[in-house]
Amino acid sequence: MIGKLSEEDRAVALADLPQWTSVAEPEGISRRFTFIDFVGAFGFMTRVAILAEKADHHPEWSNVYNRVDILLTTHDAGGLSQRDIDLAHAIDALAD
Ligand SMILES: C[C@H](O)[C@H](O)[C@H]1CNC2=NC(N)=NC(=O)C2=N1
Repeated sequence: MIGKLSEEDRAVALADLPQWTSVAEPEGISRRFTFIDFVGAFGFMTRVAILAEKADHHPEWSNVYNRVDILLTTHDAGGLSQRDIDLAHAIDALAD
């Protein structure tokens, strides 16, 4: 099973993810994505869902019209793990 990142590894990893914000509860990272409309938002979610299923690592997320809020946390570890960092980079590559 994958473990939580140490404080130091977490800080190093987050320096490379400037658009993601630390969340205390559940411990993880979050980012808001905004699109022109619902179709843009849902298309993005479809692409993230395929990534997430391939990685066997799944976001906590919500969608309201053109907005998608994503929280990444590792349930098995009870906090932030390398899997969250890897998925955040993959999501950024899709979005930006
Ligand atoms: C059995 C399966 O591998 C696990 O339940 C996976 C699936 N997706 C997951 N996603 C997330 N975000 N955290 C997990 O701990 C997790 N565990």
